Amino acid sequence: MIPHTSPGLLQKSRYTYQSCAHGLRTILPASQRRSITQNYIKKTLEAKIAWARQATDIKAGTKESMLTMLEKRGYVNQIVGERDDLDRLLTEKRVGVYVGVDPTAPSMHVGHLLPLMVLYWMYIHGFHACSLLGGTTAQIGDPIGRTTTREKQHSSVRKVNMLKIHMQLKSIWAHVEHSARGYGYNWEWAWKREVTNNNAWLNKLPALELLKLLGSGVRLGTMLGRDTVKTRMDSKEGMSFSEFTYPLLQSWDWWHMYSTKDIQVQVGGSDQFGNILAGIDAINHIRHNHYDPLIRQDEQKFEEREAFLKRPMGFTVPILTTSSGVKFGKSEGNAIWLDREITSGFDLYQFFLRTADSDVHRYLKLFTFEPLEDLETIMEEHNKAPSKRIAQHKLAHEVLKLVHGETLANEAKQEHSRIFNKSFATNPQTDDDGNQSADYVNKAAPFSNNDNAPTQSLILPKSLIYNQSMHHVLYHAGLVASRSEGYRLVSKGGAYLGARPGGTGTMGEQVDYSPAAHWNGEETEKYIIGDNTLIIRVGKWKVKVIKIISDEEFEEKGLSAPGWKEDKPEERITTDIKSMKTWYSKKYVAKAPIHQKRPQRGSDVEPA
Ligand SMILES: N[C@@H](Cc1ccc(O)cc1)C(=O)O
Repeated sequence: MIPHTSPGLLQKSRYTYQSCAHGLRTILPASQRRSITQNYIKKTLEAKIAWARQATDIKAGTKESMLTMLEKRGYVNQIVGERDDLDRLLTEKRVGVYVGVDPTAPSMHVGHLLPLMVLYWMYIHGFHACSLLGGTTAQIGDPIGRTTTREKQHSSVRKVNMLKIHMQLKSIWAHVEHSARGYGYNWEWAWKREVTNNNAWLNKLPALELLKLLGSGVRLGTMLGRDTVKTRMDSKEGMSFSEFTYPLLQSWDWWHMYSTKDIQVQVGGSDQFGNILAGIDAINHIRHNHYDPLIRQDEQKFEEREAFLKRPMGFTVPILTTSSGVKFGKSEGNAIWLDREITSGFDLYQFFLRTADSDVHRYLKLFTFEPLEDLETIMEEHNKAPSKRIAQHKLAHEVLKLVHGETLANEAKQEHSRIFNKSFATNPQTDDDGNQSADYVNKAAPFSNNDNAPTQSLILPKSLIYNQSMHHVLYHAGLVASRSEGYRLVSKGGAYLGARPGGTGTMGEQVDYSPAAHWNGEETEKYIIGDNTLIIRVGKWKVKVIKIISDEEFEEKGLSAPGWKEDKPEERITTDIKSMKTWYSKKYVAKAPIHQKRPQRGSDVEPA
C-alpha cells in the first residue's frame, strides 16, 4: 500500500515518525499510519537513482538543468538568493515546488498562467508540483500592489469563487498531462501533483503557535520597510493589521508544506518577491529555533551538502507587458479570464490571436510546451507570411488546449475560421455579472466529458428551484436532458448538492457535497447558500453554480431555461408518470391539472 505522505516511515510506539528528506519529522497519529510495500521502496529507490544519474549528466554538461531550461524560455525574473544555489538544488534534489493563487475573483485570468506554467514544466520534469488555493488567505487579501483594502465578500461569493478556481486548477492539471504527452513527456511513477487549499491548516492554526514560532522571527523594521506598507501608511486609508500580517500567513503556508510535504521551492508572480523572501526567512527561523527537538534542525550537525539540500528557495516570473507597453492580459481595460463563462473560449482564442508579431515568439516560449527548436521552425514559417498569423494560431490553440482542453480548442479554432468565412458573432445572453442563461450554456456546451464541463454559472428563476424535486431542478439547470433522466440519476446517487443540509444553508470552508435524494421540494431549498446560490454537482466534473433570482427579474432579462414557461405540461406529466410510477401520486396530477398552463408569478394572467 502507498503511504499517506512521503516515504521513510519509521514505527515508534503509538506514533509513526515520518522523516522527510529535509530531515524534519512529522508525527502521524495511528489513524493515518499506512504500511509500505517492498514495491514502493523499490520504486522510491529507482527514482532516486534516476535523479542522481540525471544530476551527473547535468554536471557533466550533457544535459540541460531545469533552471537553465526555465531561463531559456524566459520564466525567471528574480531569484531570491543566488542563482547557482537554486540551480544546484534543483539539480541535486527532486524538491517540491508550489504556486499559490488566492480565489478573490470567480476565475483566474491569463496572468495567473505564467507562474503556473513553471509548475507544469517542473512537474513534467519529475518534481512534486503543488498548486495552492488560498481559501483562507483570500479572506484577508494580499495587499501587494493595492492602494485600498479589498472589499469584504459575502461568504457565499467567497465559497463559490473558491469552488470555481479549485475546479479550474484541477481541470488545467488534467490538460497539462494530456498536452505534455503530445510532446513526449510520459507520466512516470515519481511525478507528483496536487491541488491543495490553505484552509486545511490555516483555519485551525492557533494564534499563539503562529506568534511563537513565526512571529518571534519577524522583524518589524523589515515589515515596515516594504513598499506596499509604506505606500499604504502614507495614504489616507492606512493599512489594517490583518493586511499587514498577510505575508505571515503566506509564510506559514510554506512552512507547513515544507515540513509536511517537502515543498522547498516557491514560485510566484512578478510582485511576489517580498512574500517569498519573507517565507524563506520564516522557514529558516522556525526550523532553527523550533521548540520541538524532533523538528528543530541544528545545521552545525549537518554536513555542507545535507544542510544545503534543506534550504528553502524561490523565484518570481517576469511581469508581462506587450511590446507596446500594455500590461499583458488587459484588453481595453478588461482582464482576460480563464473561465469561459466570462471570457468565452472563442474570445480567449481571439485574444492570443491578436498578439503582435513582436511578442508572439516570446509568448510561445512561455505558454506552450513546444520545444524551442520547433518554435524556431514555426517562427520561420510565420515570417514567410506574417499575415497568415501561423504563430499566433499555434499560440492560441495551445493555450486553449491547456485551459479548456483539446475539444474546445478545436472548436474555437473552427469558430474562428467560420467567422472569417461568414461574418457573424456569437453574443451570449449574459447579465452584469457575466452569468449566462441555462439555454445558452446548454447550447454552447453540450456535456460529454470534463473538457466541456467546467464549472458553469447560470441564472434560474426562483420558481424553478423552490419547492421543486431534485430531478426537476437537474432538468432546469440543464444537467440532464429530461426529468426522467434526472430521476434515474438521483436514484443512482449520481447528483450532489454543495453545502450541508440543516436549515442554515451554510457550508464549511471546503465545499462539501451531499448526495441528493428523492426528497420533497422543500428539502432542496435547505441547500441554498446565502439566499441565492445553489451548487449542484453531477458525477465528478459537472458542477453548476446557480444564481437564483426572482421570476420577474428572470423574465425581464429575457432569460430562458429548460422547463421555463413550459407550454406542454401534459407531455411533461406523462413522461414523469411513466418513469416514476409510484413517486408521482394521483395527488400531484390533481394538483396540476393536465391542461392547465403554469401560472406566471407576479403576472395577472390567470390559468385557463
Ligand atoms: N499572495 C499570492 C497568493 C498566495 C497565497 C498563499 C500562498 O501560500 C502563496 C501565494 C498572490 O497574491 O498572488
